Amino acid sequence: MPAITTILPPAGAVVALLLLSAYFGISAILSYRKLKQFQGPVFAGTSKLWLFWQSVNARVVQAEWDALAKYGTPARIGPSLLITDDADLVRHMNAPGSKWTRGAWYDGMRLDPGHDHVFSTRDEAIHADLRSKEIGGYNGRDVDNLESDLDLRITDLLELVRHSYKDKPLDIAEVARYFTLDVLSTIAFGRPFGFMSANSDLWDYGKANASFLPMLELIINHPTVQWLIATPLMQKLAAPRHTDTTGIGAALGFARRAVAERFQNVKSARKKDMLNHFMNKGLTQEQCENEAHVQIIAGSDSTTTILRCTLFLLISNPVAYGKLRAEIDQAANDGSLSYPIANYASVQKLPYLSAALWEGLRMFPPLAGLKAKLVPPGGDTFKDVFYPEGTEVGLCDDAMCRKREIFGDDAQFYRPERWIEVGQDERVVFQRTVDSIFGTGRFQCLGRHIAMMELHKTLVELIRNFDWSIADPFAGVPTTIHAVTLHRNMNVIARAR
Ligand code: HEM
Repeated sequence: MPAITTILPPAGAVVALLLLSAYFGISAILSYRKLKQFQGPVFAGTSKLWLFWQSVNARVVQAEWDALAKYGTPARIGPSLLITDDADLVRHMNAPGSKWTRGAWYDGMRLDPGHDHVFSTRDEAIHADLRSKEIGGYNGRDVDNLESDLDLRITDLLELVRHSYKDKPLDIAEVARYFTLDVLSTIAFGRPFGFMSANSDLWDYGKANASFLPMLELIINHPTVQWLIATPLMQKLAAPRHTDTTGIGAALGFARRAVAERFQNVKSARKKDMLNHFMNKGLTQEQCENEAHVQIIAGSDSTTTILRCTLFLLISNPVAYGKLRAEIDQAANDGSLSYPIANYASVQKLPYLSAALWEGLRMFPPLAGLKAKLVPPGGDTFKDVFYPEGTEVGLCDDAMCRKREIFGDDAQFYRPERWIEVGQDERVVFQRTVDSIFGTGRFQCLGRHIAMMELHKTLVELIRNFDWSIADPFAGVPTTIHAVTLHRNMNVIARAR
């Protein structure tokens, strides 16, 4: 039999273990005490491992939602992290002049650890400067061809559906992504990636994106993971690089080359477009590249999700679909929709279309990350709640958009009529709430105008040109959310009208 001293670890190791346990125990207690006035899952208050665990299980949004339902708003989901579903608080935090700033979440939005862009910088002055330079490009004020470029890509989409999917199912989750990526590349740097003409997932972009998002979620929510990923070794092993021949890196490389060509060839630049606008405003080549990358990352999955979900929800609801189809046909017959692609001014006047889209935005807010903001020095009080300095507050868009007290007992269902039945005041509250999924105030999505134009016009043309049905209604749609909502196998059939 071995002597007891040979099986026991050496005394030094025991002491180290005890000290380590004491350290973690005391840190957990101190962490918990920091915000003990806020309720939330017990382990969430003691360590960020709770949030990490939810990410690993792809249930961050559901866990936030459960916490809000159980503990009320705001709920505590980290040692110094709260979650809210209150659109008024979001407006308060983001308002011009508010002292709240971006939290550590935004550091994780840097694609390249050394380089910030408009969506990642936490420096208020740099952010305001970039926004003021870019806004005229995004809202179309200072570019000639935003809508006409979009029309080219809508035409490609209609052709693709008409010719490549005649009488056979198409996965609208996939095809909608081809479309939005080609739209973004056209408006961002003047030429489409070519997803629709190839009718394939170029560079395995979709596959790579789906595997990258779980990592992205860990990076944005955990500064330790951010630090690890920023190390040269991890950058070499895991980060997308513009020299890659597959995945997101390949798309970024495409953008980089397009920007470089424009800088080398300033004189031959075509009409006043977005890149041209950024260059005129003095953005450097590197800044233009970074901003092009943001457009691809921020603008593709977001718009794709709303487009495919709204169409799918409509197809699944024959009453709503019939009303929208009738509205579009009526406008086409009375000459108020231009042909072959309806202009934005005319489609904005269609009331049922507007209701159908706002309801789609409400059902599937696509960018489900925390977008956490930091409480200013000295703390802040809002609606009688005191938020201590240094606390971060994130937003759960899904809980906000399905609040029964705002949208009614049937808030979990897709019902565009709710937007038409309500009085003007209530509709304003509906819209203000759902619009918060674009961010608000000084952090509002720069691409909101482009996304809304793209969604309105594309939905009209898809319904004006085709009749849609679900290919296999029993199959279901696998959905995962890692800061961004992804769907697979949304198989539908389009029949030309
Ligand atoms: C339905 C579609 C979209 C949704 C729901 C959406 C949502 C958002 C959200 C939530 C933010 C962050 C707000 C915050 O920090 O509090 C954001 C920022 C941003 N989005 Fe979008 N977005 C959409 C489409 C687009 C498109 C199409 C583009 C590009 C053409 C785009 C470009 C940007 C940019 C550049 C920012 C950073 C703005 C800033 O930091 O000041 N987005 N978006």
